[in-house]
Amino acid sequence: MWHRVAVTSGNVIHAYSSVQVQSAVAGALGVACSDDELIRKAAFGLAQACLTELRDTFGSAHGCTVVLLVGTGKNGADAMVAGKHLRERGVAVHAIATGGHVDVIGTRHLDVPAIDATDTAGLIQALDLIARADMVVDGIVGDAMVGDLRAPASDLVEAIPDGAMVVAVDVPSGVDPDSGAIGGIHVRADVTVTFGAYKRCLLLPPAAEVVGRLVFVDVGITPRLDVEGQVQRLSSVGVAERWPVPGPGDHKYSRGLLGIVAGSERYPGAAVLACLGAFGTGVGIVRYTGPRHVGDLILEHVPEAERFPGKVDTYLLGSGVLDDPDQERAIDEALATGLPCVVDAGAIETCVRRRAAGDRPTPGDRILLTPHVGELARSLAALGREATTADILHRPYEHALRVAEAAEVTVLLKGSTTIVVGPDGRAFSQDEGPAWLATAGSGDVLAGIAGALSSAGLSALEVGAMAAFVHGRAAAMAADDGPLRASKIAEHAPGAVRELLAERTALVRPRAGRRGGRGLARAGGRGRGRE
Ligand SMILES: NC(=O)C1=CN([C@@H]2O[C@H](COP(=O)(O)OP(=O)(O)OC[C@H]3O[C@@H](n4cnc5c(N)ncnc54)[C@H](O)[C@@H]3O)[C@@H](O)[C@H]2O)[C@@H](O)CC1
Ligand SMILES: [K+]
Repeated sequence: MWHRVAVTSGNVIHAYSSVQVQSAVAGALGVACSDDELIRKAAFGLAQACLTELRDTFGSAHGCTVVLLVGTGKNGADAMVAGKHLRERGVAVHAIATGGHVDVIGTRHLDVPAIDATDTAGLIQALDLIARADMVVDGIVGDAMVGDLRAPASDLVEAIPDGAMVVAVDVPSGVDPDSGAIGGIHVRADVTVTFGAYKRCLLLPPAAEVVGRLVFVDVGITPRLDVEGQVQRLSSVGVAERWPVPGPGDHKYSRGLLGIVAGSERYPGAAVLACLGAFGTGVGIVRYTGPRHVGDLILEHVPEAERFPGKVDTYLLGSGVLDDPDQERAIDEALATGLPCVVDAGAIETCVRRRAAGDRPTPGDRILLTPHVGELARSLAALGREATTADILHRPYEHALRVAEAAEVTVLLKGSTTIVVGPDGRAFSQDEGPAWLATAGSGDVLAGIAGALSSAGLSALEVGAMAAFVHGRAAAMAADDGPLRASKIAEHAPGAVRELLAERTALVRPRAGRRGGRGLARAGGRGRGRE
């Protein structure tokens, strides 16, 4: 079931297109408030976030030097007004006008003359200031960004030294606010302070990987966004709320029966890892189909598994499968049952071809494909829509959506930010996994986790988001800031689930001071999001 939730509540973040945000702002401006008021609220939150960063890094903000990169629009005005608050706290503030002039609301609040970077002398002075700044605030352009970043803004961004502290205003300049695509030159932020609503690029890769820590500032427009964001992110609370937990009347058959067709001569371990992932996250029964010696290996490592086909609730198909006619037949038969399926690796292309040809016994919200970028490229080729891996990495959401629409499936595209895209374009983006997660067999464990969740009756979109979350959390626990091997992810999966369920208990009996999702914070907000 799809849950309606608050825009900025602790359980789900909703992200909106720039048109949706702009119309919410326009609506608010018409009746509830003025431009000046919105900018003042946004700027106050921005300044608080900057001061926190400066204090955390330098012990005190007093005496630090902050350079504001100020575009011609409201994004620049936010930076200028924040500059006024910073000055009041003893920060040395320099403003650089990247487009020759600055929005009048900005100049009204900050009485520091902005250096004009469109003239040569100004540009030289600006580059020198940037090289020496303790913090650079990127107020060049926000949700009105179009095309590649233009000069001289692009020159200024290129001059930001590696290691300089960068705070982006609303969105990092140089990223496309809706698609999350990144132009050649873009800001890489340590913190992005966003106003009123999350923009899609803050959750969608590749932009999501340059936003740093996200800080949300409530400026009062959320009641005007009375729809769900098409792109969402589950926090730990959101995953905990949805996690299937057995009741006293449950038994192994009611807990979920997962049929697994996986493993091969070359990749026998894939089947073992998938089984471990499924048992590690609470499946009731696993029934395995595949080569005899792979079955032997499974029983050696996972004696809980059964080695005969039988009644199942859900299938996990394809992890480590390679050129085995018996398994191909088993995959075909499974796809024809109309049952929910998690479709991985060696079964993805078959599934895409069959469904694109109209053979779709399972509804698109119950069938989850789990490709990596190369497998998505092959799926697109099978649909006659060639795309290189570079094309996909540039606009992963759009390419995943192409497959989701054409084959009427839900696509989980693996990456350092994992996206799960349904055939109607709704998507989740999860980024819990550490970089160490990119290791052999990690995807097999993910498929097993997804299989377990799918057998508990959840929708493919939720299965994908929750599996990505727990996989990432388990990997972070296993890696402990160092290398990890995939079997360790499965080993830590029960601990990751236990941690989540403890949060769920805390939801029922709230404790003081409990915080929302990792990596997210609120600043300067008054009041709450829509409940
Ligand atoms: N969402 C909200 O609730 C609020 C939004 N506000 C701010 O308002 C911003 C939007 O303001 P505006 O509509 O004035 O627009 P922006 O400030 O985002 O940008 C407008 C300027 O950027 C320039 N620009 C566009 N593409 C460029 C490129 N590729 N290279 C260089 N320059 C480029 C344009 O020429 C234009 O002058 C938001 O991003 C946010 O910072 C806040 O002030 C108040 C509340
Ligand atoms: K910006």
